[in-house]
Amino acid sequence: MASSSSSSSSSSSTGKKPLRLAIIGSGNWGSAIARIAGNNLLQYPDLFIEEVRMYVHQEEIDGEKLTDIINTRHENVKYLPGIKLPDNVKAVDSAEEAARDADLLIFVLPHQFIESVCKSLKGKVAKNARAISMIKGVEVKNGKIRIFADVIEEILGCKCAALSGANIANEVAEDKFSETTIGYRPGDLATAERFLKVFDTPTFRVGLVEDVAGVSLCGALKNVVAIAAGFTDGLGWGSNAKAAVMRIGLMEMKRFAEEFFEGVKPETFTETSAGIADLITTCYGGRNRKCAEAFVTTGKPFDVLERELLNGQKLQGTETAKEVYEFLKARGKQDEYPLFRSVYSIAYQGGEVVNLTSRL
Ligand SMILES: NC(=O)C1=CN([C@@H]2O[C@H](COP(=O)(O)OP(=O)(O)OC[C@H]3O[C@@H](n4cnc5c(N)ncnc54)[C@H](O)[C@@H]3O)[C@@H](O)[C@H]2O)C=CC1
Ligand SMILES: O=C(CO)COP(=O)(O)O
Repeated sequence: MASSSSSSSSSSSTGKKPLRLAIIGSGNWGSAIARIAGNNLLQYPDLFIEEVRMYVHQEEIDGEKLTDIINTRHENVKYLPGIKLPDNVKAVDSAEEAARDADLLIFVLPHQFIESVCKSLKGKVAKNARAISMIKGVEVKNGKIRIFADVIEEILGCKCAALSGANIANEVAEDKFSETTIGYRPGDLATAERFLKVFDTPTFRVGLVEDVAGVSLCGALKNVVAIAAGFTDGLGWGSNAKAAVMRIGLMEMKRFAEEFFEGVKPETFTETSAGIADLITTCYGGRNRKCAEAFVTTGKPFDVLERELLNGQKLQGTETAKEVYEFLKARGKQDEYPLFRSVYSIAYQGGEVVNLTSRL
Protein backbone atom coordinates (compact mmCIF):
# COMPACT_ATOMS: atom_id res chain seq x y z
CA MET A 1 0.00 0.00 0.00
CA ALA A 2 1.43 3.37 -0.97
CA SER A 3 1.10 6.17 1.55
CA SER A 4 0.46 9.86 1.08
CA SER A 5 3.18 11.94 -0.52
CA SER A 6 3.59 15.27 -2.24
CA SER A 7 5.84 15.30 -5.26
CA SER A 8 6.88 18.72 -6.53
CA SER A 9 7.03 18.11 -10.30
CA SER A 10 5.29 20.88 -12.26
CA SER A 11 3.78 20.96 -15.75
CA SER A 12 6.14 23.74 -16.86
CA SER A 13 9.09 21.51 -16.04
CA THR A 14 7.49 18.71 -18.09
CA GLY A 15 6.22 21.03 -20.85
CA LYS A 16 2.59 19.97 -20.32
CA LYS A 17 -0.55 22.13 -20.40
CA PRO A 18 -2.16 22.84 -17.03
CA LEU A 19 -5.10 20.59 -16.25
CA ARG A 20 -8.71 21.63 -15.85
CA LEU A 21 -10.63 20.14 -12.94
CA ALA A 22 -14.41 19.70 -12.83
CA ILE A 23 -16.54 18.74 -9.85
CA ILE A 24 -19.77 16.96 -10.71
CA GLY A 25 -21.88 17.43 -7.59
CA SER A 26 -22.25 20.04 -4.87
CA GLY A 27 -24.04 18.47 -1.90
CA ASN A 28 -22.66 18.23 1.61
CA TRP A 29 -19.57 16.23 0.59
CA GLY A 30 -19.30 17.78 -2.87
CA SER A 31 -19.06 21.25 -1.33
CA ALA A 32 -16.55 20.16 1.33
CA ILE A 33 -14.36 18.65 -1.36
CA ALA A 34 -14.73 21.74 -3.60
CA ARG A 35 -13.25 23.79 -0.76
CA ILE A 36 -10.20 21.54 -0.52
CA ALA A 37 -9.70 21.15 -4.27
CA GLY A 38 -10.20 24.87 -4.96
CA ASN A 39 -7.56 25.79 -2.36
CA ASN A 40 -5.10 23.09 -3.45
CA LEU A 41 -5.21 24.04 -7.15
CA LEU A 42 -3.93 27.51 -6.23
CA GLN A 43 -0.78 25.90 -4.89
CA TYR A 44 0.14 24.31 -8.24
CA PRO A 45 -0.43 27.07 -10.84
CA ASP A 46 1.76 25.29 -13.41
CA LEU A 47 -0.07 22.03 -13.02
CA PHE A 48 -3.71 23.13 -12.76
CA ILE A 49 -6.00 25.80 -14.24
CA GLU A 50 -7.11 27.99 -11.34
CA GLU A 51 -10.85 27.93 -12.00
CA VAL A 52 -12.75 24.80 -11.01
CA ARG A 53 -16.29 24.48 -12.32
CA MET A 54 -18.73 22.72 -10.01
CA TYR A 55 -22.02 21.27 -11.24
CA VAL A 56 -24.95 22.36 -9.06
CA HIS A 57 -28.35 20.71 -9.43
CA GLN A 58 -30.25 23.98 -9.61
CA GLU A 59 -32.74 25.01 -6.96
CA GLU A 60 -34.04 28.27 -5.55
CA ILE A 61 -33.50 29.34 -1.98
CA ASP A 62 -35.66 32.27 -0.84
CA GLY A 63 -36.15 33.23 -4.50
CA GLU A 64 -32.42 33.16 -5.37
CA LYS A 65 -30.68 30.56 -7.53
CA LEU A 66 -28.27 28.37 -5.59
CA THR A 67 -25.62 28.88 -8.29
CA ASP A 68 -25.88 32.68 -7.88
CA ILE A 69 -25.63 32.38 -4.10
CA ILE A 70 -22.51 30.20 -4.37
CA ASN A 71 -20.88 32.50 -6.96
CA THR A 72 -21.54 35.71 -5.03
CA ARG A 73 -21.43 34.69 -1.36
CA HIS A 74 -19.02 31.76 -1.86
CA GLU A 75 -21.03 29.53 0.40
CA ASN A 76 -23.35 26.61 -0.28
CA VAL A 77 -25.94 27.88 2.17
CA LYS A 78 -28.13 24.80 1.83
CA TYR A 79 -25.73 21.84 1.83
CA LEU A 80 -22.66 23.18 3.67
CA PRO A 81 -23.76 26.31 5.54
CA GLY A 82 -21.21 28.39 7.40
CA ILE A 83 -18.21 27.26 5.33
CA LYS A 84 -16.46 29.61 2.91
CA LEU A 85 -15.70 28.19 -0.53
CA PRO A 86 -12.67 29.53 -2.40
CA ASP A 87 -13.42 32.21 -5.02
CA ASN A 88 -11.99 30.05 -7.82
CA VAL A 89 -14.84 27.50 -7.39
CA LYS A 90 -17.45 28.47 -9.98
CA ALA A 91 -20.96 27.01 -9.69
CA VAL A 92 -22.70 26.12 -12.96
CA ASP A 93 -26.11 24.54 -13.37
CA SER A 94 -25.20 22.08 -16.12
CA ALA A 95 -22.98 19.02 -15.75
CA GLU A 96 -22.02 19.43 -19.39
CA GLU A 97 -20.75 22.96 -18.82
CA ALA A 98 -18.85 21.90 -15.71
CA ALA A 99 -17.16 19.04 -17.57
CA ARG A 100 -16.32 20.97 -20.74
CA ASP A 101 -12.60 20.62 -21.56
CA ALA A 102 -11.97 18.97 -18.19
CA ASP A 103 -8.89 16.78 -17.80
CA LEU A 104 -9.81 15.61 -14.29
CA LEU A 105 -13.37 14.97 -13.16
CA ILE A 106 -14.59 14.40 -9.62
CA PHE A 107 -17.94 12.60 -9.36
CA VAL A 108 -19.58 13.31 -6.02
CA LEU A 109 -23.34 12.90 -6.32
CA PRO A 110 -25.75 10.74 -4.34
CA HIS A 111 -25.61 7.40 -6.11
CA GLN A 112 -29.20 7.47 -7.36
CA PHE A 113 -28.40 10.39 -9.71
CA ILE A 114 -25.12 9.27 -11.20
CA GLU A 115 -26.34 7.30 -14.19
CA SER A 116 -28.53 10.09 -15.59
CA VAL A 117 -25.85 12.73 -15.04
CA CYS A 118 -23.17 10.54 -16.65
CA LYS A 119 -25.41 9.86 -19.63
CA SER A 120 -25.76 13.61 -20.16
CA LEU A 121 -21.94 13.69 -20.44
CA LYS A 122 -21.58 10.73 -22.80
CA GLY A 123 -19.33 11.58 -25.74
CA LYS A 124 -18.44 14.95 -24.19
CA VAL A 125 -15.45 13.94 -22.07
CA ALA A 126 -12.03 13.31 -23.60
CA LYS A 127 -10.94 9.64 -23.51
CA ASN A 128 -7.63 10.63 -21.95
CA ALA A 129 -9.35 12.55 -19.16
CA ARG A 130 -9.25 10.89 -15.74
CA ALA A 131 -12.14 10.62 -13.28
CA ILE A 132 -12.51 9.78 -9.62
CA SER A 133 -15.68 8.52 -7.96
CA MET A 134 -16.47 9.64 -4.41
CA ILE A 135 -19.85 7.99 -4.54
CA LYS A 136 -20.80 5.61 -1.74
CA GLY A 137 -23.19 3.20 -3.37
CA VAL A 138 -23.48 0.41 -5.93
CA GLU A 139 -25.54 -0.03 -9.06
CA VAL A 140 -27.70 -3.16 -9.23
CA LYS A 141 -29.36 -3.60 -12.59
CA ASN A 142 -30.54 -6.64 -14.54
CA GLY A 143 -29.23 -8.90 -11.78
CA LYS A 144 -25.72 -7.46 -12.04
CA ILE A 145 -23.82 -5.33 -9.56
CA ARG A 146 -21.29 -2.64 -10.44
CA ILE A 147 -19.28 -0.05 -8.57
CA PHE A 148 -19.77 3.51 -9.85
CA ALA A 149 -16.15 3.86 -11.00
CA ASP A 150 -16.99 1.11 -13.51
CA VAL A 151 -20.28 2.76 -14.48
CA ILE A 152 -18.48 6.07 -15.09
CA GLU A 153 -15.68 4.36 -17.03
CA GLU A 154 -18.14 2.53 -19.23
CA ILE A 155 -20.36 5.52 -19.99
CA LEU A 156 -17.61 8.11 -20.46
CA GLY A 157 -14.80 5.91 -21.75
CA CYS A 158 -12.16 7.41 -19.45
CA LYS A 159 -10.36 5.70 -16.57
CA CYS A 160 -11.91 6.17 -13.15
CA ALA A 161 -10.35 5.81 -9.68
CA ALA A 162 -12.25 5.93 -6.36
CA LEU A 163 -11.89 7.92 -3.16
CA SER A 164 -13.51 6.91 0.10
CA GLY A 165 -12.69 7.26 3.76
CA ALA A 166 -13.76 8.19 7.27
CA ASN A 167 -14.91 11.57 6.09
CA ILE A 168 -17.94 13.16 7.71
CA ALA A 169 -18.17 16.18 5.38
CA ASN A 170 -18.77 18.85 8.02
CA GLU A 171 -15.69 17.79 9.99
CA VAL A 172 -13.51 17.78 6.86
CA ALA A 173 -14.87 21.22 5.95
CA GLU A 174 -13.84 22.52 9.37
CA ASP A 175 -10.30 21.17 8.87
CA LYS A 176 -10.64 18.62 11.64
CA PHE A 177 -8.06 15.90 11.00
CA SER A 178 -9.18 13.08 8.67
CA GLU A 179 -7.60 10.40 6.53
CA THR A 180 -8.97 9.17 3.23
CA THR A 181 -8.08 6.52 0.65
CA ILE A 182 -7.75 6.69 -3.11
CA GLY A 183 -8.15 3.36 -4.88
CA TYR A 184 -6.46 3.25 -8.27
CA ARG A 185 -6.50 0.85 -11.22
CA PRO A 186 -3.66 -1.67 -11.66
CA GLY A 187 -0.57 0.14 -12.92
CA ASP A 188 -2.23 3.58 -12.82
CA LEU A 189 -0.48 5.12 -9.83
CA ALA A 190 0.03 8.28 -11.92
CA THR A 191 -3.70 9.09 -11.82
CA ALA A 192 -3.81 8.53 -8.07
CA GLU A 193 -0.82 10.82 -7.57
CA ARG A 194 -2.45 13.53 -9.66
CA PHE A 195 -5.63 13.36 -7.58
CA LEU A 196 -3.54 13.24 -4.41
CA LYS A 197 -2.32 16.76 -5.26
CA VAL A 198 -5.94 17.87 -5.65
CA PHE A 199 -6.98 16.57 -2.22
CA ASP A 200 -4.09 16.08 0.20
CA THR A 201 -3.73 18.70 2.95
CA PRO A 202 -2.16 18.58 6.43
CA THR A 203 -5.65 17.87 7.87
CA PHE A 204 -6.93 15.65 5.04
CA ARG A 205 -4.33 12.97 4.51
CA VAL A 206 -4.66 10.83 1.41
CA GLY A 207 -3.47 7.21 1.30
CA LEU A 208 -3.25 5.22 -1.94
CA VAL A 209 -4.14 1.59 -2.61
CA GLU A 210 -4.30 -0.33 -5.90
CA ASP A 211 -7.89 -1.46 -5.33
CA VAL A 212 -10.73 0.56 -6.87
CA ALA A 213 -13.36 -2.09 -6.17
CA GLY A 214 -12.34 -2.59 -2.52
CA VAL A 215 -12.36 1.15 -1.78
CA SER A 216 -15.72 1.61 -3.54
CA LEU A 217 -17.39 -1.38 -1.86
CA CYS A 218 -16.20 -0.33 1.60
CA GLY A 219 -17.88 3.04 1.05
CA ALA A 220 -21.12 1.53 -0.22
CA LEU A 221 -21.57 -1.39 2.18
CA LYS A 222 -20.64 0.38 5.42
CA ASN A 223 -23.79 2.46 4.95
CA VAL A 224 -25.90 -0.68 5.38
CA VAL A 225 -24.03 -1.54 8.58
CA ALA A 226 -24.54 2.05 9.80
CA ILE A 227 -28.31 1.57 9.48
CA ALA A 228 -27.99 -1.48 11.76
CA ALA A 229 -25.82 0.54 14.19
CA GLY A 230 -28.51 3.24 14.26
CA PHE A 231 -31.11 0.58 15.06
CA THR A 232 -29.09 -0.52 18.10
CA ASP A 233 -28.88 3.12 19.24
CA GLY A 234 -32.64 3.53 18.81
CA LEU A 235 -33.22 0.39 20.84
CA GLY A 236 -30.88 1.62 23.57
CA TRP A 237 -28.91 -1.61 23.34
CA GLY A 238 -25.58 -0.03 24.29
CA SER A 239 -21.99 -0.17 23.10
CA ASN A 240 -21.46 -3.94 23.09
CA ALA A 241 -24.38 -4.54 20.74
CA LYS A 242 -23.23 -1.79 18.40
CA ALA A 243 -19.67 -3.17 18.37
CA ALA A 244 -21.05 -6.65 17.57
CA VAL A 245 -23.09 -5.32 14.67
CA MET A 246 -20.05 -3.44 13.36
CA ARG A 247 -17.80 -6.53 13.60
CA ILE A 248 -20.32 -8.79 11.88
CA GLY A 249 -21.03 -6.05 9.35
CA LEU A 250 -17.34 -5.70 8.47
CA MET A 251 -17.12 -9.47 7.91
CA GLU A 252 -20.16 -9.41 5.61
CA MET A 253 -18.78 -6.42 3.70
CA LYS A 254 -15.46 -8.15 3.11
CA ARG A 255 -17.00 -11.51 2.21
CA PHE A 256 -19.47 -9.88 -0.19
CA ALA A 257 -16.67 -8.00 -1.94
CA GLU A 258 -14.48 -11.11 -2.22
CA GLU A 259 -17.34 -13.28 -3.43
CA PHE A 260 -18.63 -10.98 -6.17
CA PHE A 261 -15.66 -8.82 -7.26
CA GLU A 262 -12.27 -9.85 -8.58
CA GLY A 263 -8.99 -8.56 -7.21
CA VAL A 264 -10.35 -6.98 -4.03
CA LYS A 265 -7.66 -6.76 -1.32
CA PRO A 266 -8.68 -7.88 2.19
CA GLU A 267 -6.42 -5.25 3.75
CA THR A 268 -8.44 -2.47 2.14
CA PHE A 269 -11.19 -3.45 4.59
CA THR A 270 -9.02 -3.83 7.66
CA GLU A 271 -6.18 -1.33 7.21
CA THR A 272 -7.38 1.73 5.28
CA SER A 273 -9.47 4.76 6.08
CA ALA A 274 -11.98 3.55 3.47
CA GLY A 275 -12.45 0.32 5.45
CA ILE A 276 -12.60 -0.02 9.21
CA ALA A 277 -12.16 3.72 9.91
CA ASP A 278 -15.12 4.77 7.77
CA LEU A 279 -17.24 2.03 9.29
CA ILE A 280 -16.50 3.41 12.75
CA THR A 281 -17.14 7.08 11.95
CA THR A 282 -20.34 6.39 10.03
CA CYS A 283 -21.73 4.12 12.76
CA TYR A 284 -21.13 6.92 15.30
CA GLY A 285 -21.54 10.20 13.44
CA GLY A 286 -23.27 9.68 10.09
CA ARG A 287 -26.67 10.47 8.60
CA ASN A 288 -27.54 6.81 8.07
CA ARG A 289 -27.05 6.12 11.77
CA LYS A 290 -29.04 9.17 12.75
CA CYS A 291 -32.06 8.33 10.58
CA ALA A 292 -32.01 4.65 11.62
CA GLU A 293 -32.07 5.65 15.29
CA ALA A 294 -35.03 7.95 14.57
CA PHE A 295 -36.75 5.14 12.63
CA VAL A 296 -36.84 3.16 15.88
CA THR A 297 -37.66 6.02 18.26
CA THR A 298 -40.34 7.72 16.09
CA GLY A 299 -41.75 4.84 14.05
CA LYS A 300 -41.65 7.07 10.94
CA PRO A 301 -40.58 5.60 7.58
CA PHE A 302 -37.13 6.40 6.20
CA ASP A 303 -38.33 8.61 3.35
CA VAL A 304 -40.14 10.86 5.83
CA LEU A 305 -37.12 10.95 8.16
CA GLU A 306 -34.81 11.80 5.27
CA ARG A 307 -36.99 14.80 4.44
CA GLU A 308 -37.44 15.88 8.05
CA LEU A 309 -33.89 15.42 9.30
CA LEU A 310 -31.56 15.95 6.33
CA ASN A 311 -32.78 19.16 4.61
CA GLY A 312 -32.28 17.85 1.06
CA GLN A 313 -29.27 15.63 1.78
CA LYS A 314 -29.68 12.01 0.77
CA LEU A 315 -29.56 8.71 2.62
CA GLN A 316 -27.52 6.09 0.81
CA GLY A 317 -27.74 3.12 3.19
CA THR A 318 -31.41 2.20 2.80
CA GLU A 319 -31.19 2.18 -1.01
CA THR A 320 -27.99 0.16 -0.83
CA ALA A 321 -29.58 -2.34 1.59
CA LYS A 322 -32.36 -2.87 -0.95
CA GLU A 323 -30.01 -3.15 -3.92
CA VAL A 324 -27.70 -5.60 -2.15
CA TYR A 325 -30.64 -7.69 -0.92
CA GLU A 326 -32.15 -7.92 -4.40
CA PHE A 327 -28.77 -8.91 -5.84
CA LEU A 328 -28.28 -11.62 -3.18
CA LYS A 329 -31.86 -12.90 -3.44
CA ALA A 330 -31.51 -13.34 -7.19
CA ARG A 331 -28.68 -15.76 -6.35
CA GLY A 332 -30.44 -17.43 -3.40
CA LYS A 333 -27.70 -16.11 -1.10
CA GLN A 334 -29.59 -13.70 1.14
CA ASP A 335 -29.33 -15.99 4.19
CA GLU A 336 -25.54 -16.07 3.89
CA TYR A 337 -25.50 -12.34 4.77
CA PRO A 338 -27.80 -12.23 7.82
CA LEU A 339 -27.02 -8.66 8.89
CA PHE A 340 -27.62 -7.25 5.40
CA ARG A 341 -30.80 -9.32 5.27
CA SER A 342 -32.06 -8.05 8.66
CA VAL A 343 -31.50 -4.42 7.72
CA TYR A 344 -33.50 -4.91 4.52
CA SER A 345 -36.27 -6.76 6.31
CA ILE A 346 -36.65 -4.07 9.00
CA ALA A 347 -36.42 -1.13 6.60
CA TYR A 348 -38.62 -2.54 3.82
CA GLN A 349 -40.66 -5.52 4.98
CA GLY A 350 -41.97 -4.41 8.35
CA GLY A 351 -39.56 -6.74 10.16
CA GLU A 352 -39.39 -6.22 13.94
CA VAL A 353 -36.32 -4.18 14.84
CA VAL A 354 -35.81 -6.21 18.04
CA ASN A 355 -35.08 -9.17 15.76
CA LEU A 356 -32.06 -7.36 14.28
CA THR A 357 -29.61 -9.84 15.77
CA SER A 358 -31.78 -12.96 15.92
CA ARG A 359 -30.21 -14.57 12.82
CA LEU A 360 -26.64 -13.40 13.40
N1 LIG B 1 -21.86 13.95 3.33
C1 LIG B 1 -20.85 13.20 3.75
O1 LIG B 1 -20.41 13.30 4.91
C2 LIG B 1 -20.20 12.24 2.80
C3 LIG B 1 -20.83 11.79 1.66
N2 LIG B 1 -20.21 10.90 0.83
C4 LIG B 1 -20.85 10.38 -0.38
O2 LIG B 1 -20.78 11.35 -1.40
C5 LIG B 1 -21.90 11.24 -2.28
C6 LIG B 1 -22.55 12.59 -2.40
O3 LIG B 1 -22.99 12.99 -1.11
P1 LIG B 1 -23.25 14.49 -0.68
O4 LIG B 1 -22.38 15.44 -1.41
O5 LIG B 1 -23.19 14.49 0.81
O6 LIG B 1 -24.75 14.75 -1.20
P2 LIG B 1 -26.03 15.14 -0.33
O7 LIG B 1 -26.44 14.02 0.53
O8 LIG B 1 -25.78 16.46 0.30
O9 LIG B 1 -27.16 15.21 -1.47
C7 LIG B 1 -27.72 16.34 -1.94
C8 LIG B 1 -27.21 16.66 -3.32
O10 LIG B 1 -27.96 15.96 -4.31
C9 LIG B 1 -28.34 16.87 -5.31
N3 LIG B 1 -29.49 16.43 -6.06
C10 LIG B 1 -30.77 16.33 -5.64
N4 LIG B 1 -31.56 15.90 -6.65
C11 LIG B 1 -30.75 15.71 -7.71
C12 LIG B 1 -30.95 15.25 -9.04
N5 LIG B 1 -32.17 14.90 -9.47
N6 LIG B 1 -29.88 15.17 -9.87
C13 LIG B 1 -28.65 15.51 -9.45
N7 LIG B 1 -28.39 15.94 -8.19
C14 LIG B 1 -29.43 16.03 -7.35
C15 LIG B 1 -28.60 18.14 -4.52
O11 LIG B 1 -28.65 19.25 -5.36
C16 LIG B 1 -27.41 18.16 -3.60
O12 LIG B 1 -26.28 18.67 -4.24
C17 LIG B 1 -22.83 10.17 -1.65
O13 LIG B 1 -22.65 8.94 -2.31
C18 LIG B 1 -22.33 10.09 -0.21
O14 LIG B 1 -22.53 8.80 0.37
C19 LIG B 1 -18.94 10.47 1.07
C20 LIG B 1 -18.25 10.90 2.18
C21 LIG B 1 -18.83 11.80 3.13
O1 LIG C 1 -19.65 8.48 4.37
C1 LIG C 1 -19.74 9.18 5.34
C2 LIG C 1 -18.61 9.41 6.26
O2 LIG C 1 -17.42 8.88 5.78
C3 LIG C 1 -21.02 9.83 5.69
O3 LIG C 1 -21.91 8.86 6.08
P1 LIG C 1 -23.46 9.20 6.09
O4 LIG C 1 -23.94 9.23 4.67
O5 LIG C 1 -24.10 8.13 6.93
O6 LIG C 1 -23.56 10.56 6.75
